[in-house]
Amino acid sequence: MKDDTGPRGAPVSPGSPENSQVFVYDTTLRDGSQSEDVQFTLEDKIRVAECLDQLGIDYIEGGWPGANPKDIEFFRRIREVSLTHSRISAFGSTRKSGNRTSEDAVLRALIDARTPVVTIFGKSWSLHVEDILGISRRANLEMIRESCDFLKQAGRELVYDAEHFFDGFRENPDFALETLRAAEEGGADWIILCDTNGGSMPWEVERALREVRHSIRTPLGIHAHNDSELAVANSLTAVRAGATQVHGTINGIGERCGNANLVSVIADLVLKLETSVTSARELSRLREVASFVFEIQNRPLPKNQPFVGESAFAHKAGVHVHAIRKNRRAYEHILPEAVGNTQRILLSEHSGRSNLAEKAREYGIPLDSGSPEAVKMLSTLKELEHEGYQFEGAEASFELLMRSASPEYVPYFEIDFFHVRMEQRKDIGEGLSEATIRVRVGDRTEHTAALGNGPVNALDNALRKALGTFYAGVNEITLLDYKVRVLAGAHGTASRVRVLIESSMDSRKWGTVGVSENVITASLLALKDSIVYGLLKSGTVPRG
Ligand SMILES: CC(=O)SCCNC(=O)CCNC(=O)[C@H](O)C(C)(C)COP(=O)(O)OP(=O)(O)OC[C@H]1O[C@@H](n2cnc3c(N)ncnc32)[C@H](O)[C@@H]1OP(=O)(O)O
Ligand SMILES: CC(=O)C(=O)O
Repeated sequence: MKDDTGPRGAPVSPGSPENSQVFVYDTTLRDGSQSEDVQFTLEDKIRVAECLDQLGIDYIEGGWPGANPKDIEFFRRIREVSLTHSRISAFGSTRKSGNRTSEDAVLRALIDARTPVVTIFGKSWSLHVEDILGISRRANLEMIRESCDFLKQAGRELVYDAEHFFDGFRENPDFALETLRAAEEGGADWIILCDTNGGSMPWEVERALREVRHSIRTPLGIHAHNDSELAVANSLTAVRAGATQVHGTINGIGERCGNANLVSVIADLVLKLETSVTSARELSRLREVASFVFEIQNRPLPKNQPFVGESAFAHKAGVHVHAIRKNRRAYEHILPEAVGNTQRILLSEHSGRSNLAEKAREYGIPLDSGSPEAVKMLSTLKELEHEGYQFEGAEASFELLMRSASPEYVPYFEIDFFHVRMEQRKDIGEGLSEATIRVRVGDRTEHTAALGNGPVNALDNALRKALGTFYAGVNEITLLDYKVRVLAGAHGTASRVRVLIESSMDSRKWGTVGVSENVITASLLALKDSIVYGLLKSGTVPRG
């Protein structure tokens, strides 16, 4: 961990006016961990810090030393990690009113954390000074000045977070500016204007930034919360108005509605504002970092997350797919690869021939989008979707449908018939199911039976047992997920259902679908496609 140089290895000269570099300050491990349902273990925190370092983040706020044992331990452990770029910051508040700085527990803990950077927050809004801290405005100014001075005397790079700056500035601009001056007099290297309650509008942020720049020489930054869904917009507005440090969290996690999403902020800074940001060199790692931070929280990355979500460059509408095949800029605001994402074409009732042609190309199936085969396949797709099929999450079933339309297609197997019997007895507790099935492979048949803990499990076992005689690879296919959805418009337990199955083999995953009024039949259709697709992708040749 470096402690005497700036983010690019040069002596620290944060945000000097001639320097158009914008410094990115990540608070995923501090403000991010104040998010409901987020809890990082110590190991998680270290791994996230390493990941942020590789992304080229300039500052990583690791936590509040003294708030809990984990954060104290984090600052000890992170000293043993050799980060290549990021500077670690310890976060806390100005001293308590009435305390001497040298005896204040919060300030002492910040020094003891032995980080190159320290960040403290102080009050800018008279409401907080009077109603929350219950002290005079003058006492608040002293707290800010003395706390900053104390930490600077200790040799730290000092970031001063002006908490609730925009609310304070709206209500009493003179006092809000006085608090910033106190931090400047105390020697803060950075003054960060915080939209703590997330209620500010971009035009308010712009006006405040411009006014602050008239009276404050210290480099400015922005720390925006997302309560009005404007945290990213407010951050970019602040940069355009002169802020040279931007705070945020990966995927926008944070207190209440979260913080500015750094994933979007970085992408916008680099790709839209053409700002110099160190992370620009690693931009194509954005999707990987976003996924990683959620993965360790056991949370899926939202599909529609801008830039990095799975749907960010997924095209469903026929008109869109038709256009992007000619020029992808028609419906893509950036190249998905720039942020580590990829273009996807979806299949649904909203598809046109262009979707099919693109999918056929992906599958390696010859199909001319103007051919009668394409028209017929499109109408089959729409009819099936109308019946309740949904191929978006079950593309393997659609690929098989397309393949089976070819006159050369040889089926792997057919199911002649099946029976399922279930027994549920009070005395044995768990129920037992038995399935029998006869499969046909070419001119040979195999008739087997198997048990299972439920009817679908028994059927799956019986099908694999029968097919095992012909295709050894069937047992390599694993079922990962099984979902049943009752389709709207039908009647109670007689409703039509859709079964979606997710399967895997080696590192490949695929989804298949079956629809029927009978949940067992729907399951068998999805199971059958799952196995056929697995055999196809493993290179197994059908025994015709
Ligand atoms: C805008 C933000 O996100 S700021 C960061 C907020 N993050 C957190 O609060 C997470 C970590 N916090 C904690 O673990 C605890 O709240 C601690 C350890 C910091 C403090 O715990 P406690 O001493 O039990 O106090 P408690 O949480 O009830 O109250 C907060 C205290 O901070 C004081 N305080 C709040 N802001 C400031 C400030 N800028 N400067 C000095 N003191 C402050 C309050 O006056 C109150 O102290 P008091 O009870 O002596 O009046
Ligand atoms: C400092 C901080 O987290 C805030 O004002 O939101």
